[in-house]
Amino acid sequence: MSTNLPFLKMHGLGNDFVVVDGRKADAALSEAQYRAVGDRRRGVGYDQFLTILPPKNGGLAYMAIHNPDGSQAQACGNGTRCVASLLMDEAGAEEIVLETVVGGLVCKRAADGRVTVDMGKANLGWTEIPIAVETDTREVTVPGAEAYGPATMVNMGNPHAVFFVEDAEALDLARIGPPIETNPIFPERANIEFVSVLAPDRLRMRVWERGAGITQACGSGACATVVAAARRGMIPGRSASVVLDGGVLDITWRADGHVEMTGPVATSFSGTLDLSALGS
Ligand SMILES: N[C@H](CCC[C@H](N)C(=O)O)C(=O)O
Repeated sequence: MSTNLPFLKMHGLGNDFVVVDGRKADAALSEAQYRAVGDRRRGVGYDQFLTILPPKNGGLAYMAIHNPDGSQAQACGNGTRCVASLLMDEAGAEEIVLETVVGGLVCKRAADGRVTVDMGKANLGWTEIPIAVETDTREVTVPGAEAYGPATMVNMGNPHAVFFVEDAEALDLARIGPPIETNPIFPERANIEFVSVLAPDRLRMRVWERGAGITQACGSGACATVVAAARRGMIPGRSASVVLDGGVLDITWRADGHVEMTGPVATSFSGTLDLSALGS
């Protein structure tokens, strides 16, 4: 493997990504190397590490997603929008299909420069989340987290548990997030969202991401939040703006079950990873 790997630092609402192009060079890192790059003091730091790979099934490219703890994720909404923006610029296209482990995601440039992604269907069955107990995922009491009320579970490719609380701002996420993420009710762990209703079409969300911790925004989490809010009757319709720490995403749960998300993307800087300095 080449030891020098060029990267771009991108973000969507401050949800930040190291993006590498593995279409020409070998860009496979070991779990320890993903962790080393993800260290914000010793490495570059990122919420997700995104690797662009050749397409497997007719799309323009395939995207692999890793968390800073080295684990793989099946979905990353903001990362999908960032990489799609890059690939649309490269191809001179306004619409592309970017493949992930869960399938091809249609991404489009909106008139105002923001990027929309169709994240695919929200999956709601208990085996699809997945959770360990057979139950209606609309309202699930999570052992140890009873204080936050029942959670609504949504799989957006990756598992989410959404808690509706009076004031999401007031919670100490760093303390309450980790034990819920790793609760045995989630065999694959879960991303944890705390949400307050600001208006019938506006929700405030804070997130504790699986494998990453507190982030400024989580696209798949914002999608899960709107689906959960509609299921619980917290909003009258199926569209809402979700206010994250880093900005606002516009989400629609379409009648066909797909969830669309629109928001900004940005590139911060480029650099080179010296993999030989990161251990093996
Ligand atoms: N930031 C991402 C989600 C990463 C999900 C990851 N933490 C996991 O499922 O393990 C997003 O915009 O959707």
